Amino acid sequence: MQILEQINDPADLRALPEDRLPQLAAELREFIIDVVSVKEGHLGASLGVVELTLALHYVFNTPEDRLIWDVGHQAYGHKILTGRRESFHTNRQQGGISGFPKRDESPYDAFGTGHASTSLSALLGMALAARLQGKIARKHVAVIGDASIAGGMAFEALNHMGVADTDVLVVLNDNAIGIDPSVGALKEYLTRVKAGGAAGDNLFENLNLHYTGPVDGHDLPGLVATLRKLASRPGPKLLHVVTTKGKGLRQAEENQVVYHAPGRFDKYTGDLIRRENDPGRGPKYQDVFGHTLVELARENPRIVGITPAMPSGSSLKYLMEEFPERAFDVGIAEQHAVTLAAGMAADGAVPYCAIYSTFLQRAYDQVIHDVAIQQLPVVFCLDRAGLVGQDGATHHGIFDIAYLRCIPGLVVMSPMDNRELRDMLYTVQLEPRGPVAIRYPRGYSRQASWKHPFRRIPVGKARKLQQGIAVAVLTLGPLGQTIREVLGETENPEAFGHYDFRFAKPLDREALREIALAYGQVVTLEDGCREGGFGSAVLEALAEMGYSGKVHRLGIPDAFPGHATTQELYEELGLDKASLLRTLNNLTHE
Ligand SMILES: Cc1ncc(C[n+]2csc(CCOP(=O)(O)OP(=O)(O)O)c2C)c(N)n1
Ligand SMILES: CC(=O)[C@@H](O)[C@H](O)COP(=O)(O)O
Ligand SMILES: [Mg+2]
Repeated sequence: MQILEQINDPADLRALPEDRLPQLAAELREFIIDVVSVKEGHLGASLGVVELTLALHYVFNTPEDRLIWDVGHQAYGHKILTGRRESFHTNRQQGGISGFPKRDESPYDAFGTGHASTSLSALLGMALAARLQGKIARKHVAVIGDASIAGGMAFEALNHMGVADTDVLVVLNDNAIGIDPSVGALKEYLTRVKAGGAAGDNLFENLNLHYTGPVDGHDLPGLVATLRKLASRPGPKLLHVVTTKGKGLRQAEENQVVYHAPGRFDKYTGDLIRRENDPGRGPKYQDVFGHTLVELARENPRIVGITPAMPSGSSLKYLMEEFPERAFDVGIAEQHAVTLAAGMAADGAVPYCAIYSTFLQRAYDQVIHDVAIQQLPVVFCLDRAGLVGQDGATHHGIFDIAYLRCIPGLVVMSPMDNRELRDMLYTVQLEPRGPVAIRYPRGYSRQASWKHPFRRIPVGKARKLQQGIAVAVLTLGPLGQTIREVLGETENPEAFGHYDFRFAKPLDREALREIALAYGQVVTLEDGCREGGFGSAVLEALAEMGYSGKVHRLGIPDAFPGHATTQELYEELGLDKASLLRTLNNLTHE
């Protein structure tokens, strides 16, 4: 690391003779591999843009010139070169630096990202703001991937950029893959451009952006020369750069889906380091969803599956393998995914639309306008609901209960365990009448044996798991399992009743009336935001019933949780086993 250890910010980089850059690229790549092999994180994307990252900071005067990384999972090299080399070993760890660009972490992180396709709008916004302030020398650059540029927002921004007369440079980093292989007509168009087959009729030129490319994104001298030329050219421009995701680590190049975020691996061989298999552990929730959907689809020909660019992450890939004509990867296009589902439901299909909770936020109007108002039977399968851990604030799926339960006619449910998830997936296709959302968490479920015969779950009905005399604990979702363990350890176990509510909407008012009569205190617990969530629904209903006991709402407080393991975050928020035990014991002392 002879050169890298001397680079404390991009000014040091810019002082280097250009012929030292290839050596620096090798060191940067090795450094990323060293740290990510142990600390985990997004590997492939950052390895692919090492040369591009160096060239951009070499040519542009960052941070005065603005540089935005779309999604931001590829920005590790950027972080290391912009003053965070020494702290990079804390990447994504509790109290450490974020895995994504963050404005309050560094002046070089011009815009916070995490969700895809936002960079071009932000870039144009900055360029327009600079023009209004007379800062005409400032340059504006965004790096966006081939999958992210297909997102609707990116197209909205390109549409504006082409007529906005600002000095913006869009660097299209084309590695032909997102997390899974890129899809769609745009991907096919870019493939033709790279093969030299679409030369005379360039899409971006037709949108008034000066187009350059395709250029080799690993050729440092070539990149520097091209960027220098473009830096002095006014107006909106697009540079089409071709890179290899995972560049420099054989396995990461050969198995790009797995090495997008591979977990721990051997830094010399690249081999994955598998965690010890916990014999008491069940499958991932996403796999319970994926395999159950295949079972249901075999019996019910109306079932179809939709994913916006996450076939592996959501495990919709199992349906794609068995019924390719009934499963659709639409790319990074959550809004389209939801309205596509609405269209299918309008004409007789039963679409299971698998979207991470955090990414459904982008399609909120589609959920209301296209699905709910028309009462179309779309099944929203909200994976990664609750805290997701090290991806942090941009990715926690903690708002869905609050933002969905206010929509008329939309059923919102959350299984306590993998068997309940299976039964919910089964129940919703029996008599599909309107929209439903089933939210379930990231990671592993607990029960190793989960493939029982399907059982119908009564819609809007809670389940009593334990009768008590003083405090009723009402849970929604998998934290119900934690509470079951905690209740067995309380000082006064017979004091507590436990109800797995299953539904945030419709709320089981009959059960609530019985609870109100039987208990002097009610505790609600959810892995979602406390303001407006399940606890708020219970509080509203109890208030309407004139309940005079105390209601304690436990959930994610009114702040964005950061990045750390999910367990560490639960501890920070008082939702881990020990904290919950303390909280419940204290209630019986009151
Ligand atoms: C709105 C949204 N949907 C989905 C994702 C999940 N996601 C993160 S990276 C990624 C693929 C990005 O591919 P690309 O833009 O080509 O960048 P690359 O990883 O190839 O560098 C996806 C789908 C996201 N971050 N945001
Ligand atoms: C950058 C991004 O948005 C994805 O790569 C995300 O980190 C995937 O999350 P999971 O690991 O939960 O699939
Ligand atoms: Mg890509």
